This record gives sequence, C-alpha cells and structure tokens, in this order.
Amino acid sequence: MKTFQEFGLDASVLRAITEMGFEESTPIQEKTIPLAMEGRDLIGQAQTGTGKTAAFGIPLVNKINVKEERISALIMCPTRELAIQVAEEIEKLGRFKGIRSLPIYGGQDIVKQIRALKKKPQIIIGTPGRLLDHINRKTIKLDDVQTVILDEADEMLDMGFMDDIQSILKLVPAERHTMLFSATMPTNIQKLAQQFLTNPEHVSVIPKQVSAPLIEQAYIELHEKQKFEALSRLIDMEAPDLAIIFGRTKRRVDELAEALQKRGYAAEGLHGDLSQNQRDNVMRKFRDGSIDVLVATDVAARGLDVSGVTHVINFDLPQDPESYVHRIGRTGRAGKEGTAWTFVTPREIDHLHFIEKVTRHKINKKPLPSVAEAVEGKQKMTAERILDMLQKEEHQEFKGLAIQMLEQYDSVNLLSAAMKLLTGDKKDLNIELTPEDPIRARKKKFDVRSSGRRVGGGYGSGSGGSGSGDRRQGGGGYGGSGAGSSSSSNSRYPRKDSRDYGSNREGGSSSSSRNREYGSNNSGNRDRSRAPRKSEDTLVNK
Ligand SMILES: Nc1ncnc2c1ncn2[C@@H]1O[C@H](COP(=O)(O)OP(=O)(O)OP(=O)(O)O)[C@@H](O)[C@H]1O
Ligand SMILES: [Mg+2]
Repeated sequence: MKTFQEFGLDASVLRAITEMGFEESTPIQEKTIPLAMEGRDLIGQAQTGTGKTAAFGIPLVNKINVKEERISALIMCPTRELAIQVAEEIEKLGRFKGIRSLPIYGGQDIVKQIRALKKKPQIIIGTPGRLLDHINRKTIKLDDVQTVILDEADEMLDMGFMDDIQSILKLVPAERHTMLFSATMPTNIQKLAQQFLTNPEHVSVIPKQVSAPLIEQAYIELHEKQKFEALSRLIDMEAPDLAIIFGRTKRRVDELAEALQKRGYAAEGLHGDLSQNQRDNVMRKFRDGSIDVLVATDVAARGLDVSGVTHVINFDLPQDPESYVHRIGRTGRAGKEGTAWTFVTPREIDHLHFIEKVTRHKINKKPLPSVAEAVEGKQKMTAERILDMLQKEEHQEFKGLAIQMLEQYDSVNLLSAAMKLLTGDKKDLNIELTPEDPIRARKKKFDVRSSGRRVGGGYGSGSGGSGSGDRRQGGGGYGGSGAGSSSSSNSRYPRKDSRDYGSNREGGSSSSSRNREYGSNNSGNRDRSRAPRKSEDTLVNK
C-alpha cells in the first residue's frame, strides 16, 4: 500500500492524516485519491469500514482554497448521524489547512445553522431535506460549488431522495467534480450516474465478497418468542465491548431497549422518531462507552463508525442483502475483527439463504446459547472486571477490610461471594415483545444467476462495473446507451421496507415546514406502500 506522502498532498493535509494515526492508505484510498486529484468523476465502491470517507475527504480538503468565502464543496449523506460523523472527519482532515466545514441536517435549530453559515464555510456536509430547506431560504447558495460527493448514494435513492438530489444538483454548476461512494452499488445508481456524473471511473475494490472480511457471521434459528431470551444469553455469553442490535421497526427498538434496561443492560434505542437531542445523546453515550448496547433501526446501518463495536446482532432479519451488508459492517472496521449474529425464524430461512447467495458469504448456523454458556460468559466477565480493577489499582481503600475478612474466612469462598455479588442475579422478568412479521424471501426480484456481479453488478471484482441483474428495474450496466428517462417517477426507487420506513413525524422544529414544502410533490398517483420517503429522518416504522 502507498504511504500518504506518495500522493503529493499539501503538507498541512499530510500532517492531519498523520495526527489521525493513518500510516498507509487503504485500497480504495490508493485507487481514488490520485483520480480525484486529477478531477475525475468517479463511483467508489469498497467494503464497509475501509476508509471511503477519507478516500473522498483527503483529495477534497487538499483541493479547497481556504481563502474562498463561498461554499465550494457539498457532501450529501442519508442520515443525520452520518452527516455529523463525516463532518467531523472532514474537520480533522482540514484542521491544519484552516478549512471551514459545517454539517447541516434536520432536527437542528435552523437559526443556529444560519448563524454558522455566516462564517462562510467552504464545505457543507448535509442531509438532502435540510439542504433544500436552506436553498429555498437562500441561506445556502450553490453557485460556486465545484465538488459534490454523495456518500451512501444508493441508500439516498432507496430513501426516496432522488427528487431532492436532482433539485439540489440542478443548482450546482454543471462543470463540477462529482463522486459517489458506497459499499453496495445496485444498478439503479447508473441512472444517477448517467445524469450527474461525467464519464465516471468506476473504482471497485470489492473482492469476492462484499461483506467485510474480518466479520465472523453466524445465525441462530429460533421462534419469534424465543428471541429476547436468546439475545440476553447471547450478550452474556459473548460479553461484547460495544454491540449494535438492529430491530426492524421503531416500536421494536423502543421495546427492546426498554426490555434490555429492565434486565440490567446499559442499552438505549436510536431511531428517527426521537428528537435530535435524544439522538445526539444516545450516540454520545455509545461513543464514550457509557452505554454498551445500541438498539437501532436501519437509521444506524449506514456509514456509522464507532470504534470498539465488537458485535452486531440482527434481532430481526434485514429486508435485503444490502441492508445486511451495511448493518454487519458496523463491526470489523479499520482492520479490526468483529462478530455478526442474525436471528432467523423458520419462515425466514429462505431469505437468509438468499442473503448468503447474494453476498457470497456463508453464514454459519449456531445453536441457541444455553443457560450454562450465558452463565459462564457472565462469570468470565466478572473475573475480567476484577483483574481490570487490580491493574488500575483503584481498590486500595478496601485493602484493610479485606485483610480483616481474610483472617476469618477462606479466600476462595470470599472471592466467590464477591464475584457473585458483582455478577448480580439475572432479573427473571417476564418480557413480552410485540411480534414482528417474518421477512419473506423475494422471488425473481433479484436475479442472482444471470450476473456474475450480484445485486445489480456491484459485488464483482475489478473495475468497469457493468452488470445485469438489477433487482429494481432490470437493466444494463454502466456505459449503456443512456436509456433511463430522467422524468420517470420515484417509484422506480421504492423504499426498502415499508415496515421500517413509515411516515416521519419527528420532533425537530423545522421539519414540519419542510414536510409541507416537500412532502407533496409527485405523491398524488403513487402507490402509497411504495412511496419513497421524503426526508432523511424517516428510517422508522409506521
Ligand atoms: N488509511 C487509514 N489507516 C487507518 N485507519 C483508517 C484509514 N482510513 C480510514 N481509517 C479509519 O477507518 C475507519 C473506517 O473508515 P470509514 O468510516 O471511512 O469507512 P467506510 O469505508 O466509509 O465504511 P462504510 O461503508 O461503513 O461507510 C475510520 O475509523 C477511519 O478513521
Ligand atoms: Mg462510509
């Protein structure tokens, strides 16, 4: 791999990269940084957790003129949490160069954002809905934007952001540098690419499998009613540092987080119906380790990078293979190992096999963890905590008492009693969750046989990126004859899971105006159940 010195980057950018602890470039960075520095439009695809953010962030920051007082680059992300995170990475990369960047997302006070915009940021990182809000208020002007980056471009299409993205890009000068990034690239991306990119290079560093290689994947077959018990045992047995548990719906996430708390786990839920304050708090607590279990809808499936996530558990099977790939990709990042468990009910087994087929990765069947395994896991955990305490030497004030007790009692008995206290008894509360419907196997929608590339040609190796087998609209690969009509409706990009992505009535103050403003276009004759979402914040259930 190349070192960052070899790219000919600005010294201030190199210094930032070094401070971030990056020594060598990752494969996607090695391939895309030189192309991006030449100003080539590109579609960048690489496995989760392999540094796509810096792959576009480094050349972007390198190119920005700090004297510029107008917005010169725009990065769009599907969720608020991702916009915040990408903005932080851009901030770090641009720090020594003195670049001003600003995240702009729904749910945050718009007046505050307008004030921050007055500081003349050169790079805006935003979610499409709120960006449009500012554009309409004329608080964001895109006339001088030279670079546009769409992170998780395929997800933004799936969420129904096509119209919004089109409206935004129409306002950006046609002569610009545009890049799309994601770990998955279904062929519906080609429409976006044809429309918005100029002669793009498709850079793919996906080897045989699209899922990240360092993730051990397993599934447990069980009935819906067994899931919660299995989850507690699994957490006890595996003792994750940090775990993300994905539930299908907002209600599921709420119930699950509450049930876990009742059982004594430090868990909280994240979904699009929480206020932005609540969302920020939950993410902060998870990042700083004050909670170690994050229960989330697919709002947390894309892009989130939290170090220390050792486990991902799909409490409910995800709707499609892309979602599976992105969810489990929250672990096994930046060269670290991770474990992904998936709960599958008997009726969903076909769908699981379908996911295995599309992702070309075997998911190993494991038995339901036994009570004994759970107990053993908890005991080990307690022992680890004690050893950890010994190392930190934070137990000095107990030493006098310990000596006294040891004069009267046997040390093994004493320690065992202390460990039992520390481990605590499992609170055998009767927990009942509202059952979720099983996911059904899709028939014929994905054509996994006809294409070497699976899911819309995105998973094959090498570059070039033509592929058939589009699961949504069936069609040719890149470089085709431009068949897609730009006036076709959003229904070509149906949302992924109607259960997960219902209407959004979130707490943020400005969302209602945005919903009014943008909620009605095109919706008259659309099949409601297939209507795309209109806001970045609607990764939630009905
Ligand atoms: N060259 C590098 N050396 C070491 N660590 C790196 C390097 N580049 C990026 N990282 C780190 O790797 C982690 C994953 O990066 P990033 O979030 O950009 O992945 P991604 O490819 O965008 O994943 P996803 O598909 O899930 O969005 C981050 O913590 C980032 O700081
Ligand atoms: Mg990313």
